[in-house]
Formats: sequence, structure tokens, C-alpha cells
Amino acid sequence: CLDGLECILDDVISEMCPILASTRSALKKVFSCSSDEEIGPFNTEMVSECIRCGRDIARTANKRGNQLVRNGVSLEAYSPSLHHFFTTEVSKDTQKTAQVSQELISATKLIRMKLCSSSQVTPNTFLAYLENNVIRPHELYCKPFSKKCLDDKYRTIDGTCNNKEHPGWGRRGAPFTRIAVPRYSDGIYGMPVAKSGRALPNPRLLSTRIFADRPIGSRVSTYLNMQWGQIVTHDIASQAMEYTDEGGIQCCLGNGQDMLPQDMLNDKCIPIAVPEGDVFYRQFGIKCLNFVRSITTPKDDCSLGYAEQMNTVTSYLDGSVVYGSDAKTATKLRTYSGGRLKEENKRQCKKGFLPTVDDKFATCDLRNISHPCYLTGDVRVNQTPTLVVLHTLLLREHNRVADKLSSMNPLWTDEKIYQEARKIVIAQIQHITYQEWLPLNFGEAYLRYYGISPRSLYSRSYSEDVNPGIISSFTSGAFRFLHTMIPDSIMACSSNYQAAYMYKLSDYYFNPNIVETSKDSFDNIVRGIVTQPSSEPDPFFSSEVTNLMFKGRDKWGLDLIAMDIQRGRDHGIASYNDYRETCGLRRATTFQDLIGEISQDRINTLAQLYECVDDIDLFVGGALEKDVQGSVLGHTFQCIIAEQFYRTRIGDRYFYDNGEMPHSFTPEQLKEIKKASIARLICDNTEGVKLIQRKAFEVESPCNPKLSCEDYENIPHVDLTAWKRPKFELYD
Ligand code: HEM
Ligand SMILES: [Ca+2]
Repeated sequence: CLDGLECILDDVISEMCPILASTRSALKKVFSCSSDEEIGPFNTEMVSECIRCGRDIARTANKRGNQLVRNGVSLEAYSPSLHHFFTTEVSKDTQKTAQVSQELISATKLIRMKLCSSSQVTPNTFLAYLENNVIRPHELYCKPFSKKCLDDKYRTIDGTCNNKEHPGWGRRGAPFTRIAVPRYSDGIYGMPVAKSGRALPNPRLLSTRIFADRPIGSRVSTYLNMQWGQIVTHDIASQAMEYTDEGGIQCCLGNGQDMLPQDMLNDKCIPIAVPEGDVFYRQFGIKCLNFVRSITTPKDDCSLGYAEQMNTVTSYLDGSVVYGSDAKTATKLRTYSGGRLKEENKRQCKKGFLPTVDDKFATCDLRNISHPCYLTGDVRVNQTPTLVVLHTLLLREHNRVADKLSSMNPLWTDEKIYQEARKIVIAQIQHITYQEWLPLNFGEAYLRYYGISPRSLYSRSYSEDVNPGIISSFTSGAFRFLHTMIPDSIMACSSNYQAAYMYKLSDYYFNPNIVETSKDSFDNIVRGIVTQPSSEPDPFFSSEVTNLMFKGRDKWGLDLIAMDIQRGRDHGIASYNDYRETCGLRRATTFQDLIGEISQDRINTLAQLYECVDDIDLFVGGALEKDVQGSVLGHTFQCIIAEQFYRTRIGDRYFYDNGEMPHSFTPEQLKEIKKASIARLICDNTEGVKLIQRKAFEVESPCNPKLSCEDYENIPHVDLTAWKRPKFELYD
């Protein structure tokens, strides 16, 4: 803490709003209001004044951001950084909420500074005080979340009211949750720094020095296994980047030729500098990679405190990738006839494709207006053609189920069929994830340990006390490690699985046209993803994502791994060492203490790059740990991911096998749902895929041979006659 008003003002201004000279006078008022004695720990007048001033600062910053874009500091067409913004869709209401949270963050910083400058309160005491003593602004300014819930038989679209005691838990727009105290440099929102106060190692340097490319295919898992992981991710988590009214935010000069000078920099910018000796980027003269902070959201009770980032989709594994996380999207996707979702027919294919998005060029990198660009429940759908394939399979499954239900129950309304089909598709997604996907990747033992292994029939483990919200270190740390499973290319196979064609991933980001170039394209890609191995889950990542991600017409793209590290810092994720403790390992005091979990050569590399063992980023330390037996992960990531999938299941009142609830499936129905598999989903929703291995997340082998889709003994189907009701039975 500093003495003297001018000194304090300089400190505040440089930390919070480096270029907002206009806020100086507003700040002056806050900092000169009263004498030390009068202030007391939390004088309400002072708090209101700080909230007012925080609001002014955040609003001025926002206006300035818009102005910068209008003045031409904007993203270039077809650039990787513009494509990155294709994955962010911020609705007006989201933007408003995010803005209020920025105002509260500014207010929190002001109060902390004011107390620090005038009393013995240290930043830590202040934060501890805030944890225990809720301070919040007037309800007219930020209204705590509340909702009256009906006793609903079906899930809401936005996730509210799943938990009746806490109707906001798991909803679209909820804050990510935390299992360790954040490491913001100022305790509130500042980008983390090393223990010494110096900068943490450059994320691009860490990416190239530790995670360089070594393309090895997995001997166990297929491309489909990786692709399902991404679908699961997109169902439960989506952070969005800060946005201006005028579009995305540019943080680099030109297309990355240099860092932007301070006076042209949006305060949400945290660009990644490309180090001098970078062999890849420097050949193209690229010195700066665009990177923008995630939007934040007020806590459910609107209280002041450190920044929390917003999850813009429902945290439940509830098919939001198919149906949307908000009413407007959900409505747009429905036909309102026969319970069906919209689909389009293409090239004499009997099965439908996803509908076309309203503004193709704002969402896809198309070379040609006739190329497809799709609309579904999640904005990231067009990121890769294989992601489109999975979305399409799920859309087709919904309509297949809806058609069957409606032909068996001709009196059912559109709404009834839609909701029942939705419930069945969600149940299948949950079953495939918990029965097939999690055990393959993380081992049966952990599912047993956490009490979330499949039950013979019903489970009764729902707990109202478990918050199903997505844990920040899960989504901005641990789960991103599975980026290691992304292969270089996408394989397409002909009908006899013989001839194959490889497409480079980087040629098809946001350009999914290869799924419908010919009548057979879709099925060819499906055969490819069940045949092609995923990349080996090791600490090496494909240069298709570390150098070329979202490459448009340039020769270079972004670095996903540098972004994973930077995003972890943006969200204030606690350090690797903190998570060792959270997860029951001994805290390391020297680099050498890591020897139980990390090999000696990797410890040496870490020691060269980081100043202190406490500085290691969660993503980096976790990625280097030796695998736990039966899992693709080390101890720390396993612990975080296990905790998340426990919460996602136990905290979901509508989880598909929950028994004794008004909305529970009948025993006959549940038995059928439990026959679902990813192999059957593919067989039922493609035209020309006639053969598939029973365990389609695993590569073909003598123990897992390709079988006929008509082999109902080994690849059973979900018999929907369990949903046939007596002809004149009435329904709500
Ligand atoms: C070709 C495949 C994939 C691509 C191109 C891709 C790309 C991306 C990108 C661009 C982001 C946002 C980066 C940021 O701004 O911070 C991201 C986030 C993420 N990815 Fe991937 N990813 C892929 C596959 C996967 C897979 C297989 C998994 C896990 C099984 C995964 C897990 C995640 C998670 C957890 C996040 C954070 C989600 C959020 O909170 O918004 N991704 N990925
Ligand atoms: Ca969801």
C-alpha cells in the first residue's frame, strides 16, 4: 500500500485502467472522501461510492473498446483470430451480465485499494473478509439469481430448476465453480505472476519446449473416442471471450506482426508474445498471437469478490449440443411438427443433415457460398468436419426416435414427442459417456471408487447438495489435456473399408464441406473415424493444433496449447502445486520433490523454464505426470476429472438411471436405454455403414472385430416399443 493520494491514484490507474485518464477525477473522489478514522472496515457509503466508481471505470473501458474497433483496431477477415471468435456467441443478455460483473470486479478492487491505503488491512485479509461477509450492491443494480420452479417432468432447456433447492445450479450462464483458491496476482482479477513477482514463462515457449509434436497413433482408441470427448466437453462447458458491440477484439498489430501499443490495446487483451527464436512463427514474421480474456459473471448472490468466469451452456450432460442451452435457440431448431428437429436433405441422401445457419460467412470460413455451414445447439459445431458428423448423428437419432414414438402413439402432441425423444437421446448420451467412454479413458477402478460405475438398473445416488457446475480447473486445465488425442488428419474410407483418403485437419477448420461433397462422403468419414486411431494420449501435441489451429488462408494458425496455458492463467487457475495438495499429493518444496509423479528429464525441463516449483501451471504439471494405472491421465488430472464427472452425475436430478422420481424411466424403458452404444448409434443413423466394431471407441482387433450392423445380438438396439402406450391413455 502506498502513501499519498496521487500515488494511490497512479497505482489504481495503472493496475485497472492504464489508459483511462478520464477516470482519474472519479477515482479522486473515492480516495479523498473521508479521513482514516471515519472509514472503518466497511462503511456502506464508501462501498456505494466504490461501486459507483467501479461502474464508471468498467463502462468507460467498454466504450473505449467499441471505439477502438470503430477506429480500425479490428480482426482481419479470414484470420485465425477471427476464426477463434466464431466459437464465441455472446447474446445481448449475456453481454449485459458480463458487463455488470466487470463493474463489480472494479468495485472490489477499489475497495481493497482504499482499505489498504488507509488501514492495516492486507489484500489477503480483505479477501478472507469478503468470503465470510457478503457485501453486495442494491438489487436494482445486480439481482441475485432466483426462480420459482414448477414440478416439471422434463428438464428445462437452460438447466434451471434441475436442483429445486438451488434452481440456478448448472444453468446456462452460471459461474464456473472452484475447488482451489484462484491465483490472480491481485487476488481479484489480475493475470497471475511468478512467486517472485516477475512474469510467468511465456505460454508459447512452454508449448514449443515441452509439448512439441511427435505424431504417434494410439494402439487403443479411435478418432471417434477423441471426437466424443469434444462433444461431451461442448455439452457441459463453454467459456466465451469478451466481445465489443462492434465485434471481436484485436490484440495484435496487423495480423500478428507485432504487439499493439498500450494506447491501442483493449483492457481485455492478453496477447501471447511469440519468442525471438520461434522456428515456426518467425518465418512468417509473426510476433503476436491474439488472445482475449473470457467473460465473467456475477456470483449467484451478486456479492463482491474475485472474478468468476461464465459457463455459457448448461453444465448438465443434457444434450444441449443438440437442443441448445437457451429457449431462443431451442425454438429455432424445432419444426413444431411430429416432435422433430429441423434437418435438410442433400444429394439424394435419405438421412437428413443439420440445417443451415443464418449467416454462413459470420460462422464459417467458406471458399464458396454453396459450401455448407451448419446450425445446431452449440455454436462451435463447424469447428471441424468430424464434430459436424457427431452432431448430425445425434440430430438423426432424435428424428428417428421421434418418428417411431409418433407412429406408435398417434395421439401424442408435437411437444410430447419432442420431450420424450429428447429424454431418450439425452439418456443415450449419458449412458454412452458413463458406460463406454469414461471407463475406456480413465479406468473402471476410478468409476468404482467414486461410486459412479454403471448400476444393474436404477441408481438412487442423486444428491441435492452436489453442485453440478463445471469446475474451472476441469475445463480450463485438466480436461484440455485430451487435446493430445487430436490427430493430424481426418480419414475417409470407402464402403469396404479398403481405400482411404486423408484430409489435413488444418485445411478444414470452419469449413466442413467434406461431409457432403458426394452421396457417400458422410458415411466415408464415419468409417474413417471408427478406423483411424486417435493420437496417443501423451505430452505431445500435433502441429495441426500447435501451429496451424484455425488457419484460414494464411500459412499459419494459432497455438491451442499456448492458449490452454494462457486460458488457465486468465481464469486464475491455482498452480499445479496447489492442486497436488487439493488432490492429496504432498506439496513440492523443490522441483526434485516431483520425482514420484514426473520423470527426471521432465523435471529438469520444468526447472529450466520456471523460477520456482510453486509457479508451475496446472496444465503443464498435470500433463507431465505419469499415468495412473488404467487411465490416460496422471494423478492430479484424474482427481479433477473424476470429481467433475461425479458432480455431473450425482448432481443431476434428471440423470437417466435415477429411480423413484416422477420423471424416472419405467424399468422396461431403462433396460432398453442401457442397450445403447456408440456403435448402434452409428449403425442406425448412417446409410452405408454396414460394419462396425462393437466397441467403436476402441480400434479394431481380434477381440474387437468389425461386426455387421444387423448383428443385434452383439450390437443390440434400443427397442422403443417400451414407449408404446395404450391407445387412449391421456397424457399431461
Ligand atoms: C479437433 C479437435 C479440437 C479442437 C480443434 C479444439 C479446440 C479448442 C479451442 C479453440 C478451445 C478454446 C480455446 C480457448 O480460447 O481457450 C478449446 C477448449 C476446450 N477444449 Fe478443445 N478442441 C478439440 C478437441 C477437444 C477434445 C477431444 C477435448 C476433450 C476431450 C477438448 C476439451 C476442451 C475443453 C475442456 C475446453 C474448454 C471448454 C470451455 O470451457 O469453453 N477439446 N478447444
Ligand atoms: Ca449441457
